[in-house]
Amino acid sequence: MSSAATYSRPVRQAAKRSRELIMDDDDEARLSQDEYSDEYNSSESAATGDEDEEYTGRGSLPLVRLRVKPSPPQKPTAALNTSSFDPSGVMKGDGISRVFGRADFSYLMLKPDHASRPLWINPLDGRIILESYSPLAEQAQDFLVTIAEPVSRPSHIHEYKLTPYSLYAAVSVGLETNDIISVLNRLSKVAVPQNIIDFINSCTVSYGKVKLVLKHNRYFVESPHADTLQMLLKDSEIGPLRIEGDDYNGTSTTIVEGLVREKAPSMGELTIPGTSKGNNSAAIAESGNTGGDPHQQSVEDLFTSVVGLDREDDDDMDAVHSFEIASESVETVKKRCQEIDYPVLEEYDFRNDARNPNLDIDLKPSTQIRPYQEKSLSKMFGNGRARSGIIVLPCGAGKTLVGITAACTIKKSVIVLCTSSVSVMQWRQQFLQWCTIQPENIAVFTSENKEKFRNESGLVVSTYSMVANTRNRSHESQKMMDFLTSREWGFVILDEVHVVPAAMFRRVVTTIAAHAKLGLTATLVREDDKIDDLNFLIGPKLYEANWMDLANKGHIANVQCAEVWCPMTTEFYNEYLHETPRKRRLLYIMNPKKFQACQFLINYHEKRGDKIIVFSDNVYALQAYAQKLKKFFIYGGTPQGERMNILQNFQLNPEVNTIFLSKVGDTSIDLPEATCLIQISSHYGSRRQEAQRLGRILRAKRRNDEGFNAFFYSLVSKDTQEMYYSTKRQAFLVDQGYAFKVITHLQGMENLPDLAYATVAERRELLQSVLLQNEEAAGIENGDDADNFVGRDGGYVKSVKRAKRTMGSLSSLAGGDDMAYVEYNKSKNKEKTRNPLIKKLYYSKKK
Ligand SMILES: Nc1ncnc2c1ncn2[C@@H]1O[C@H](COP(=O)(O)OP(=O)(O)OP(=O)(O)O)[C@@H](O)[C@H]1O
Repeated sequence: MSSAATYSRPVRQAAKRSRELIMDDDDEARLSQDEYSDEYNSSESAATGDEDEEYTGRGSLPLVRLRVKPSPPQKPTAALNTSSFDPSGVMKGDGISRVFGRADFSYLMLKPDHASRPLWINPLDGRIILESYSPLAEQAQDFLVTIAEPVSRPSHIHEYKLTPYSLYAAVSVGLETNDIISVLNRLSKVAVPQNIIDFINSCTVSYGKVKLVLKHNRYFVESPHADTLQMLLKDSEIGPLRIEGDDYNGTSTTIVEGLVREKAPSMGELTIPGTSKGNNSAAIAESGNTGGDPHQQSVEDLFTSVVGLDREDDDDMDAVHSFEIASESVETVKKRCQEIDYPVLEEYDFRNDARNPNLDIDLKPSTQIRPYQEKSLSKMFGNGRARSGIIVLPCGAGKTLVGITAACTIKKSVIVLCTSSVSVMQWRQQFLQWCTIQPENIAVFTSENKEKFRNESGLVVSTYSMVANTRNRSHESQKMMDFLTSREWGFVILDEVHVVPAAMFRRVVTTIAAHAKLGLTATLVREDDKIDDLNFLIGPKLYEANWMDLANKGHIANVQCAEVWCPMTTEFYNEYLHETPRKRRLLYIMNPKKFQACQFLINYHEKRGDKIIVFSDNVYALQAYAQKLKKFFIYGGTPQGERMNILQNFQLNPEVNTIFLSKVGDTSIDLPEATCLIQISSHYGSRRQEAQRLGRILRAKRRNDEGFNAFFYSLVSKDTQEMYYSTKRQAFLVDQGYAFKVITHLQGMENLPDLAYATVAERRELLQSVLLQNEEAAGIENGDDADNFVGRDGGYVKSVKRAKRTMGSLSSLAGGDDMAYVEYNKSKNKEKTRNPLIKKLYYSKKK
């Protein structure tokens, strides 16, 4: 068999397809060589440090330049070593291999049964391609989400990427280096290349090997590897800090050089409340147990044995070794461990914490958590202790209940930190709704409320700014802060972690002494480069759900997304070409054709029985649209009572089917009645805002009605900057598998009775009033919620940099190249530090 020609056909076809797509527009391909830049400036790309590195394809395609994203492993020692990877030594390509340059992978020998294996690994950059139509895809996905970053997950082909962070997270949820390599090998169509194995080895060799555990109010440095601990004991800083003492329950044996050996922790009898079967069963069931098929069964066995949590048969994992340190030495030991590349994982052995009083809290018997909620929690409580980390679930998928269930599992005093006072009240109400905690045990700490709980343990719900703010505290609020800082907390829940600046996080994490931290978010994207701070200030990402999976299973609504292109009228476009950037913005938002499209869509969907939310960041446009269409609107200046009144009418009154919301409605608004969203103005290229807005209809009550679809329309004025921003905004959702249809013409719009601005005179009048507005009117509203954080942190709009067009990767072909779950700053790429994780640790920052 001609190996190059036969074994690697699918791979070559994929490469060829990429090339065809790249070369779709020959002129554009040529342009790309000359640093083809978009004519627009991109504030967001500036903020993200979204600079693409380039390499030129070898061979006979001098005109094609592929740009590849810088590999996320920033400053890693553990960078992928492609120089040691010499394809020429493996196999010579065939006659046309040179056409593909470095993208020719025909030298990789496909396994004989490659068709039944769902993965392919790119030896050059650690990207993993998953055939999502494979029968094993669901299990493979479970595994991949544990070890790699999801980059793009459209319908048929998913793309993941191995990074030091993702491997760190894998280790922290209990996977071992060999498990990772062997499962990868078994799922891969080609043998895992040696440089990928080296990369995995180098990333996992020291991560997660050392844990700091609080047991019976004493601190133990713990590891399943006795040699690692002995190495630590020989360290001149750590060694002297070991204290001699008995083991805490007298069941362990002391072995060489002061190490204590005992049985490794396991989930044991710990059952996460709210689950029907306990432990991980529902999660495994959901991943598709087909029972009869032996092949399928063997893969499931493989997954449950390696990715699952049951390690009891494994002798090596049966024992852990530990030595004790004094609580005053904790910081020194942590710092030193990080310096020597053995970062300490913190676990909270809450079942053995006798010092902190228990909190009387349990889920109500009627509360049942969903399989993905259970699965995410099983990653947190996998070994019967609480690991700190981040859980990523789509908007509307029930992150609140995940946090509440975690609190009910730990049963110690809890602090919940949210981004706004509205969220504070919602968290309080959800705790009362889902669990048995008594109202007097819940304290709310906001500018209006400064209550304490009376019992020895309880729950406090507050905002980040209340806790992190150090200036101008009132006497009451200082007293409350003293209350928060003077005690030990079992658990802290950090809501919407992606929007809070790292500095604020650091302050919160250092002022509140909590044993376990759980970060919750739907969109682990930041418009700045602070995502890696989260890894260290909170912990690794423990779980990330797939939006499309949850939609297919009816947990969130199916949504049809569309971008409606609205041509600018001649008179508006004429002004647009000559106006200042701010005024231009107002002109493209107030474009009469856009107004007409909005009117038409509202009319169409109201007739279908939908409830519609129209979003506008721009308050001038919000008011102008709503008043013209005689609809209610809510913005920052709307008094609380009036807001509640409008929202209640929207929910209950059949006459009120459309409301207009400014960005105060982006998050924290739970309106399960809403089934259609229309976006008329938005915050530049913010992917997070786009996803959060979509989240308002993902929880639609009617989502399980047969054939039900929710609708999300983004109205953009054609041939304006808005089109550019719109594409950027969609990137995150495209990578979650959403397809945006482009609508260039709304059939029947012209015939709509009472169509606004139908005459030239009306349009001129509108233009005059827009031109009379001062530039302030073009601004976006300063919301009272999370977005303020991002603004202060310099997220969106600090410096301005030219946007580039990129091509080359699968995600770019899918339209989503501008997104990544983890964003990095190019200048940081250049830092040649020894280890990405270690050097970044917040100790060095604190200095
Ligand atoms: N296990 C469950 N059983 C029943 N209802 C649930 C469950 N989990 C979540 N829900 C419901 O789903 C809706 C969305 O939940 P929640 O507000 O926690 O979502 P979220 O993930 O925090 O969304 P966002 O990111 O948009 O704030 C709520 O109405 C909640 O009551």
